[in-house]
Amino acid sequence: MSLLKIENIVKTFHAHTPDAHQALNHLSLTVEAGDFITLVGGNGAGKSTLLNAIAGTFTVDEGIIYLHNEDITYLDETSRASHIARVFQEPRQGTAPRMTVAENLALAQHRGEKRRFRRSITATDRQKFSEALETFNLDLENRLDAEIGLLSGGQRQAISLLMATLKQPELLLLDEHTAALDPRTDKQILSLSDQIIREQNLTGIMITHNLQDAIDYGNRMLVLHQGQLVREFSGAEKKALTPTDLYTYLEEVQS
Ligand SMILES: Nc1ncnc2c1ncn2[C@@H]1O[C@H](COP(=O)(O)OP(=O)(O)OP(=O)(O)O)[C@@H](O)[C@H]1O
Repeated sequence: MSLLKIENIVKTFHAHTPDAHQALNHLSLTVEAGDFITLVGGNGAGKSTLLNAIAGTFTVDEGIIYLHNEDITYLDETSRASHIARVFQEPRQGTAPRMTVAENLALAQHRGEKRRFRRSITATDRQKFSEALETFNLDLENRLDAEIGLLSGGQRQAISLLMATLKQPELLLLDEHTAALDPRTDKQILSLSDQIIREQNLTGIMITHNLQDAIDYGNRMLVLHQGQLVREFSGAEKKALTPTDLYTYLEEVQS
């Protein structure tokens, strides 16, 4: 049984207006548990729209989305959040900047639950958060009481990653999550993501414009163009590619 099955989904923005744009065009995809997929394609190809469709940011116009054989097509984003976690490009997205690291992590710990009141953070919670942060080697374990907004972009992205994976999501969506970071921090957060995915045996889909990263990470690579998946590279096929090969291929697709 596959973890995620997408059948023939369509999403048109501004439908029935002169600005109508079909961002997803009868797209189908099957994701097996344990897959780590890199997703590439030119600007506007529909990559973020695909992740939005999976996360439930909107309902697709046509098609069906199954998670573990359960039809989730009409399930809202909050209900999907206990299964599907996401890290965005912008470190501020997905965290509450005026709240502390510990408060943000406590919220993440209850992701997908209908919250009626604020739960207090216990000593056990703090211990758990600080142990998890210690493994990051980013000096974050002693910053539990710092406001997230005061941390560096890299530190915030590390927290976002921990928030997304604290409850072991079934599916982790990474939407160019290192693109706004400096090259050193980019590498650090990327290898941390890879490590978490492996250690927790998660299933992941990562959008990236860095062709070397698309080749280096994951066991499958998908190419999206004009809302359709136009090519899949298996792990072995992608390892045989150079970034120049991939660049040339993407140029051909877009021409
Ligand atoms: N909320 C929206 N409203 C209107 N149009 C949208 C919306 N979201 C995406 N689009 C359009 O859908 C198309 C696909 O956008 P999407 O962001 O999915 O592309 P992408 O492949 O992620 O691009 P990039 O690499 O530039 O981030 C684009 O033409 C975009 O303008």
